[in-house]
Amino acid sequence: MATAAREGAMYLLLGGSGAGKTLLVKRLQKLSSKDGAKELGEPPATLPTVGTNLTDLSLGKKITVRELGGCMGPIWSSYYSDCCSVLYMIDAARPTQISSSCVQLLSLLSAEKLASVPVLIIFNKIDLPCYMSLVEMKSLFRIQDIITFAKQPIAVLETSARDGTGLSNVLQWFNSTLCN
Ligand SMILES: Nc1nc2c(ncn2[C@@H]2O[C@H](COP(=O)(O)OP(=O)(O)OP(=O)(O)O)[C@@H](O)[C@H]2O)c(=O)[nH]1
Ligand SMILES: [Mg+2]
Repeated sequence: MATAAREGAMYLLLGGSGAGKTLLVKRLQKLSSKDGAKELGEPPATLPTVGTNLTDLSLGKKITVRELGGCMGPIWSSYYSDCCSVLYMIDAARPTQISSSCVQLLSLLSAEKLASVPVLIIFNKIDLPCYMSLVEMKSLFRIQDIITFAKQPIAVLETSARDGTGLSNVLQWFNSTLCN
């Protein structure tokens, strides 16, 4: 799908509905803002993203994060040619979504257009109690096999976009993968 030319590298942010993508970009925008907000404060309200949501971040150089709403899953691939890196978000508090998230992730990893882009897998909502541990979730996901057999360089992080845990690691990942 054609997109208007923008300054800065384009990062795609994907993941199932309600995984926390919109809250993540709002938090990252606040953390990387000029006044360098140290206190995140209460999480701002979010609405389900219908379509796409573009957010610019200044991390040394300007980058743009394009969130595609979970409900856009069937047409995510229309945006693959336009990005230099992918973030894939998983709701770590909803084990019932493991199989659908895994299928979606494998599908994007096997896409020709994404064959050489760095991928960051984020397990979000680690602040919430869950009947399954993250270790069990990752094992069910077969995350180690996915990393071993994928063509792309893959990093995995755990976050809470709600309380801010792990967000500095996400910013570090952006800095380490700054595309031209
Ligand atoms: N407890 C908790 N809630 C979170 C976290 N991240 C997001 N949420 C909440 O989860 C709900 C959905 O968050 P969104 O950011 O809108 O989810 P999304 O992935 O953008 O969803 P779509 O746009 O529909 O694909 C909101 O109520 C958020 O406040 C988190 O880390 N912990
Ligand atoms: Mg959203």
